[in-house]
Amino acid sequence: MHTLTDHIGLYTDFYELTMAQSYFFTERIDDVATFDYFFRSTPFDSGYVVYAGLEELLSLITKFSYSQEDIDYLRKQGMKEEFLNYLKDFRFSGNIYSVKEGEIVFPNEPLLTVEANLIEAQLIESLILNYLNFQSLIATKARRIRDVAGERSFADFGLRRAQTLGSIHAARAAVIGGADSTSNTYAGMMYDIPVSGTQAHSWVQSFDDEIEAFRKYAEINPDNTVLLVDTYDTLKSGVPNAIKVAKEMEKQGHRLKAVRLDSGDLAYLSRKVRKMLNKAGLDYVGIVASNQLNERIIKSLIKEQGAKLDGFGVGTELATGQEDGALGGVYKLVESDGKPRLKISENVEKISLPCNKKLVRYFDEEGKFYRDGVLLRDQNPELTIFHPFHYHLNTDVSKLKYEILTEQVIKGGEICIGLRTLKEIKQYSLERFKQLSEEHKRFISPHTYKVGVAKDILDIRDKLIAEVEKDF
Ligand SMILES: Nc1ncnc2c1ncn2[C@@H]1O[C@H](COP(=O)(O)OP(=O)(O)OP(=O)(O)O)[C@@H](O)[C@H]1O
Ligand SMILES: O=P(O)(O)OC[C@H]1O[C@H](OP(=O)(O)OP(=O)(O)O)[C@H](O)[C@@H]1O
Ligand SMILES: O=C(O)c1cccnc1
Repeated sequence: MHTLTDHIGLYTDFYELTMAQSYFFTERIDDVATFDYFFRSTPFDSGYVVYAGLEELLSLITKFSYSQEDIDYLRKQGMKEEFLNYLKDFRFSGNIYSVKEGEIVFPNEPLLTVEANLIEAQLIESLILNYLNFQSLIATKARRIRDVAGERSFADFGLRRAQTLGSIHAARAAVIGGADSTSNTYAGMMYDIPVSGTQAHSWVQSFDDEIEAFRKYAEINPDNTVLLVDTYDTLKSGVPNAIKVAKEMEKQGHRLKAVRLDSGDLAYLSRKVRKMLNKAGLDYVGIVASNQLNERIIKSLIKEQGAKLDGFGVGTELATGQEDGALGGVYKLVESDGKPRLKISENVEKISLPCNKKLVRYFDEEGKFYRDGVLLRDQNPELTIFHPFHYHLNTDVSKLKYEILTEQVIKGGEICIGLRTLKEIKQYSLERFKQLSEEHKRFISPHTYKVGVAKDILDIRDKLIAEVEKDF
């Protein structure tokens, strides 16, 4: 079977190739362009997004090339010989700047900027959007789940419901957002994620008696037994049988790890089950839940209904990013041929910010995120930032502590940062999340985090808009 990396140059929308060919024949190979990746609104009505997918993306960009087989295929699609010749030696040789993977980010921020010749910058567009949009979506979902799950265990169960191989990237992103483990063994090996698993109804059903199923499983997996107690009747059969087996395990010097609830009223059942386990002297046995869970249900279970749950397995809603399914991040040309460029839209909020820019974060006295500023690449961050459309709303941030969030990650086609382990990215993301004020984390109408823009950029934008309007 073909692997993606063997044909990574083809992992692009065909129009990128036809545009690249056209740039080639109009002799614009050396035109330098700058593109920004950003999104305009958050998924899930969230107050923030967890930026994910970057480090995998960078590795793929450095491998972006065309094999002979790829060239032959493109020839069959009608691409011209001289351009195919050019693609033979194609490598991305430009610069990329980005916010760190795991960062907490907001709408309309230039998160990743590509500086390269037009052909190179264009050919990697689809790959950038494909990696950053999906993983940021899932990492955000996971962070929302982790935020309400607190210290309880949280496992990704998404493999069976994900968009096929998307499950692998979903597992990675889920960890960045705070998941502890995945049921996806392949992703576990690929990314060094702890793998975890309980048992399915089929195991229990395959025995004549539920207790026999529990006993056998415990015998074979004495150090890692989680019994699924809802196959027949949770309170009358599943839990009493689990208690019997737990007692038998104690005699052998082992401990039942947990029971899993997968149907019914999870709050009611968990409280009942907790009492039954405790009464039997099994306070140490945990109760985990699954069944179409999401952050809102988990929040209600824990915070409103007093559910006695120690962990969650989340599949469908996590790996498919429900209710939203996609983060609508875009990749827009902001400068080319040394000139700032603009994408005009009927909807003023959709007019892009021109110029080669950077993202700066300002902090309040408690070290919490206060404002983000979009500045020119070389601009001094000690200034006043403005609302992108209502200039009377502005903030003097010149005296505040700040961090420049965008760093160079690829220089002349080579990765120029030390790539981190997934654990390190996860830890970084958690630390950053702690610096986000609570009002941005709530599920209902989260407070909008303010992102200001340097006046110089707005002036250039307004001048470009006036020039375009003059022509109509
Ligand atoms: N106490 C609760 N509060 C809020 N949501 C809950 C609670 N208990 C369970 N849920 C959620 O309600 C939904 C229950 O789905 P459903 O109606 O399919 O019931 P079920 O018990 O799973 O039935 P089935 O036996 O067909 O699986 C799931 O999404 C589950 O996570
Ligand atoms: O509900 P999700 O969040 O998508 O989590 C994954 C679901 O997959 C399993 O059910 P399934 O019925 O597929 O198999 P089972 O026989 O193991 O319960 C598991 O029991 C969860 O309910
Ligand atoms: O380990 C589990 O319990 C599990 C894994 C995947 C899907 N559902 C359940």
